[in-house]
Amino acid sequence: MYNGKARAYTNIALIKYWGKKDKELILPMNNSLSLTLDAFYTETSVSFSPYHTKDSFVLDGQLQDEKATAKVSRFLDIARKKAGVNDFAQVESQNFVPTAAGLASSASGLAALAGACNDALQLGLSEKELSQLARRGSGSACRSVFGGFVEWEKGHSDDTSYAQVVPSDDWEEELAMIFILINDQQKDVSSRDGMERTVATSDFYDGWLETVSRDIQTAKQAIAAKDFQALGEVTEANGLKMHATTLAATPPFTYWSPDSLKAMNKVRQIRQTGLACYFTMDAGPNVKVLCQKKDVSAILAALQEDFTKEQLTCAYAGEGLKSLEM
Ligand SMILES: O=C(O)C[C@@](O)(CF)CCOP(=O)(O)OP(=O)(O)O
Repeated sequence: MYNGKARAYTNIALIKYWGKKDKELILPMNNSLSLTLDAFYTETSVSFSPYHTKDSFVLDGQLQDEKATAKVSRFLDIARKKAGVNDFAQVESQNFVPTAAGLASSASGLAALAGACNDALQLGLSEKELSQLARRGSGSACRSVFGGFVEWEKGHSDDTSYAQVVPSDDWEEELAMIFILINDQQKDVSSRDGMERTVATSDFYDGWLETVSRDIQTAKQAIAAKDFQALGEVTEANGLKMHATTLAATPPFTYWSPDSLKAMNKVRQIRQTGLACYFTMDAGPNVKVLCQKKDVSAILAALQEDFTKEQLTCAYAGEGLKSLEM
């Protein structure tokens, strides 16, 4: 038996990853840039043994089904190949998310699994190699290897596609992200399926690709200048452009629910009162509000005019992947 355990934090993209160039290697069509957060993380342990007769995956105490286990097994195969072993493994993941947030991101889970495999198999991977390995589990997971602001360089091959820290002079310590949980029963299209349909059919996809590289540069200039308004404006605009591509897909779809729109309008109203805050959304109805730590209590108070305390969770800048003792 040889095992490992690691913790990784979720990250929220300010400039979105939306579309794959290569599904097998998970190479993206464009660069993306995210902020790693402290409020949501996953701890994953992995135990390899010649006595295991198959891979198993327990998430939050629940043994997972064939489909979920197969996704983990495909990832374990990559790690086993790197280590030159054939043993099966038991994987246990625990998501630490404020129950209200209702967020369980694959990014933190797969990044933690990459770290746990690195330790269990004594692969001795560098951070860059860990990011490349995590990427094979889920694209956005490659960014959770690092804390703070992180850019995923799209590259053009397995070796050249990985994330790295964006120099920020620790400015992220002054920022915050408030999650507005939009309870919504509608079945989400997964990010993987959503981006696949969009790339294949959306009339707006070429427009997305034209603007996203410019948005990355704008975001990096804003971080270098610690210009919150510039970072907020490009974050909100980029998220809206990503979601616009889904409306022009065949068949069209959207992640927005009526309460998502209510939340977006509320953020605009709060901004008009002079409190700098900007929204962004991913593959679901929840709305994230990028703001500055100094304004969090005032913005929370304003949001509570329309949303309950239970729907609101505040997160701050988080750290990168950490190895843990079993
Ligand atoms: O996080 C972002 O940049 C933007 C999104 O969250 C917008 F929804 C996509 C994340 O996609 P992910 O779950 O990483 O897909 P995978 O590679 O198919 O596993």
